[in-house]
Amino acid sequence: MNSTTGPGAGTAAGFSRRALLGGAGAGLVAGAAGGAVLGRATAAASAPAGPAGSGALGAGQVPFHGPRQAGIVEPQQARVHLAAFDLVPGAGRAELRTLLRRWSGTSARLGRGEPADEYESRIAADAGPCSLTVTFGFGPTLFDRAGLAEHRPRALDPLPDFPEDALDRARSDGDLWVQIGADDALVAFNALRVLQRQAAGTATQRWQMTGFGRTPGATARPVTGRNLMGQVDGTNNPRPQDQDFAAKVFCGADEPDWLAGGSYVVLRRIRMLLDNWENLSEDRQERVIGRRKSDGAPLSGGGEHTAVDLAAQNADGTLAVPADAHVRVAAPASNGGAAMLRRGFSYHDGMLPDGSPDAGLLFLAFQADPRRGFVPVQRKLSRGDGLSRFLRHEASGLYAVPPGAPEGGYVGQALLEG
Ligand SMILES: C=CC1=C(C)c2cc3[nH]c(cc4nc(cc5[nH]c(cc1n2)c(C)c5CCC(=O)O)C(CCC(=O)O)=C4C)c(C)c3C=C
Ligand SMILES: [Fe+2]
Repeated sequence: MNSTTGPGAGTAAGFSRRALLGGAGAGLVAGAAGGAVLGRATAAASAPAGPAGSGALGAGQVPFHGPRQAGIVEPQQARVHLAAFDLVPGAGRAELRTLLRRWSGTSARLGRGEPADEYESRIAADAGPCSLTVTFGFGPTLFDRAGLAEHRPRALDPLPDFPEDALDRARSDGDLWVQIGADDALVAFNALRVLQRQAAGTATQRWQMTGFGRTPGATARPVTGRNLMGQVDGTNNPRPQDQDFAAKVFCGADEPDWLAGGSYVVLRRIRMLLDNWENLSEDRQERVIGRRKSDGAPLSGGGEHTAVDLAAQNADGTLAVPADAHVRVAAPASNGGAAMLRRGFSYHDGMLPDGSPDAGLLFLAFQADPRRGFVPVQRKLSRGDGLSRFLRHEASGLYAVPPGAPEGGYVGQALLEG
């Protein structure tokens, strides 16, 4: 059980960042349930009471400063804004440094529930920080533009094209990536708005997307979130108590020094062809995924958290988890151990001209190296995943996510001042 709120999340996202940052390491986190409860309860208990009237949800506080950036291992919030910015012509390393210093300072303040130090317009007044997290990433194009070409990691080479991709380049890529999560829509928007205004003159917003997940407290007990296809989504994510959790999610010694302890994030905006999906019987939907819709249990038997048995057979000798079932094709066992921490959010942006909903998943996956994580898995999915008939990949991005900033420092400092 965990306090995950959004699709693609799962047990890992219910994990207390404080436990990780405190050097406890994965082994000291008692378990997914313990980590989850600790995650929010610790944050809420340690929070100074938010502004008068802010409730328990509002008081949730996630520290901005620390060895890891916030917004990777924390429970997913109810709201997310994703945005990418491009440096304006003439802006280089110095301007980037100034912007990241301002963005970091403001993110830390807003995360404590304080007003912004500039461009404060009271959008979030009366609310607490609502577990606000702001996460920054650097796209492949940033390095040439900022005169940092020799510091660009090899793992940040642009993603390959995959069959059936239908990517809109105007909503893909970008020099700088920002993820803003919060349990309140006004708090999330306020942070986005201040960051946008601070960027003026240095970087222009290239694209922006808004997503959502379950609001904490909406269910009687914490449960894994569901996506817009109605599936329990996030069950088989790497868990912090797994011995190799950090090795799967965070960069190792083979990366440039400025990225040590950081991560890579892959974004895919994946539209769901819901009209087609909803025409399938529940039984067929379950065989497309390989798990039961009611409770997320694998078709090979057991409950939600029972390991999937890919060899299990039905009485008639057919595979219990079909050959093209999503969980079979995506499983680490089918991909040489490739793994990633999925932390996606749903989106819905109205109707398309053909009358179908513009809705789906803002797929986000954090990983130590996309060449050993997302790329081989997506290659396999694009060839043999039964779910792909119901999906369109419409936008894409790959970003290096630097480590967190120490108190008084800013994200990216080791790159920009190294
Ligand atoms: C390239 C990586 C992946 C993409 C893209 C992707 C898209 C996608 N997935 C779902 C729904 C589910 N995915 C589930 C499991 C799962 N998915 C991936 C990878 C990608 N998914 C992995 C690695 C796994 C875990 C496989 C395993 O080890 O068992 C599940 C099952 C529940 C769970 O474990 O989370 C669902 C449901 C959608 C709807 C989607 C695109 C919109
Ligand atoms: Fe998946």
